[in-house]
Amino acid sequence: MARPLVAIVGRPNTGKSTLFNRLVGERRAIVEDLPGTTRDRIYAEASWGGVTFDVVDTGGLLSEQEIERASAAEIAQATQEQAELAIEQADVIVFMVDGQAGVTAGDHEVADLIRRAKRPVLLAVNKAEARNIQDAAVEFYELGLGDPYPISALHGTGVGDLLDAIIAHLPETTEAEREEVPSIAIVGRPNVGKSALLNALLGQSRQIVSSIPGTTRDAVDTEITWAGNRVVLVDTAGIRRPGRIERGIEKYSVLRSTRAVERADVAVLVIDATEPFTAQDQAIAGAIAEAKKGIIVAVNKWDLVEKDHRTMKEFTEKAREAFHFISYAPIVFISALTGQRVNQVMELALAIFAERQRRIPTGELNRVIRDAVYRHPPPTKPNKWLKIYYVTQADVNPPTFVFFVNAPQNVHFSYKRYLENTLRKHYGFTGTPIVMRFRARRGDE
Ligand SMILES: Nc1nc2c(ncn2[C@@H]2O[C@H](COP(=O)(O)OP(=O)(O)OP(=O)(O)O)[C@@H](O)[C@H]2O)c(=O)[nH]1
Ligand SMILES: Nc1nc2c(ncn2[C@@H]2O[C@H](COP(=O)(O)OP(=O)(O)OP(=O)(O)O)[C@@H](O)[C@H]2O)c(=O)[nH]1
Repeated sequence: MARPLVAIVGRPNTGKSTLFNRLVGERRAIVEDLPGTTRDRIYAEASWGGVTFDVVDTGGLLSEQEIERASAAEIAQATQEQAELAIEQADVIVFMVDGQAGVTAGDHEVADLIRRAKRPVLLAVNKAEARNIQDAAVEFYELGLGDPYPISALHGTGVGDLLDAIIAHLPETTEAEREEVPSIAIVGRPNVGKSALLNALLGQSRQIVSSIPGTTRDAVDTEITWAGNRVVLVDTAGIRRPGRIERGIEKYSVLRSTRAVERADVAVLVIDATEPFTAQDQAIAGAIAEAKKGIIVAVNKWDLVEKDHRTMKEFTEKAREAFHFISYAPIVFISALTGQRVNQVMELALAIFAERQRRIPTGELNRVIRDAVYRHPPPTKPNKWLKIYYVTQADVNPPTFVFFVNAPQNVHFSYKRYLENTLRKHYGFTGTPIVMRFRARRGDE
């Protein structure tokens, strides 16, 4: 079970590391040792009142020398980047401000960012060991983050109350766990065999657990148990309804697919083996890729195809060409009618879901990327040169990587593809797009 994650964010020098050390105490020993130590985020385990959680100190995106040289705007920028990373991952955010310094403009900006994240936020007003500062903590109400917690990370005052509040705000299920039940959408042009596939799947699943009313009026999802796994099939009502709208039916099916895909983790794109690939098939595939969802291409009605030993290979090549923009998608040849390889569709969907949940430890990730950069360095021309400082996996489902670089505009698409291929070579990520973001940060030279 994934432990809930608590992130400490705030401007440099507010005392984040001091609080972190106090929270994790002896456990500091298991801190993940990351390259470029001064600016890496540090994770460790903490517990209070029998509840265990992970803490991340997002501090130190800038080194001490960098802070000395940095302008207020640069510091604000770095602090916001930390906050964004924290928001993407954390279950509870501790926003730390300096009680002795009072409210700063930068505090307001970060507060705005955090408030929008709709996560529990605790406002810790640090360095409040003196009585007058505890009183002054009320001025921090203006940040709009609720009651301030005056603390002294250095002396421990108030930290118990803050911990009580952290525990009280930890969710029953963590961000990571909420994503655990895979949802799968079956999509495709009219008449390709979506209902037939759905029925084959429902027929083979051990038991139908429930029908879940969806978000749109006529969308109903069905939860089934498949080989011991809970799986949600998205918009089963939409598939079953014979959607005979003669005019504009193709367009309608793309629209319907798009809506289902948005609510799914993995989409099964059904195409008809007896017909040539159409622009419509490609449009739906494009929408799935655009939505950053996992995808399987299921070539249906395979029972109707006259075949010899070359047929599947030739068909695969043609499909690869037609769907070149989703080269990571597995292609499977099925017959919804006879049930041939229908199981495999489900196995693949679950495997792709698992790939989407994978987290690569930061240290390892940086070693892999550093090695790839060494073997095939990015351009060094003046005005075009690119330096990758470090990379972190900011999210799962879809796997999302943030690269901190000198100049994001200098990341050529071919170099981005090289980095993506490197990630896929090491980690697979079969069937799922990978999101890669490039952010600017100042280097150390
Ligand atoms: N008076 C007082 N000083 C504190 C307290 N907590 C931290 N400090 C001091 O504030 C300074 C900054 O503390 P850090 O914990 O390094 O701050 P930080 O937010 O992690 O800083 P970065 O790593 O640069 O982001 C240090 O000199 C601490 O000793 C406190 O409760 N009271
Ligand atoms: N031979 C064969 N026929 C199939 C197969 N799958 C579906 N069909 C037939 O193809 C036709 C269309 O199948 P449906 O399942 O209704 O297709 P759909 O994609 O749900 O169609 P819409 O509701 O129009 O979107 C039906 O006559 C099915 O019996 C298959 O694997 N083999």
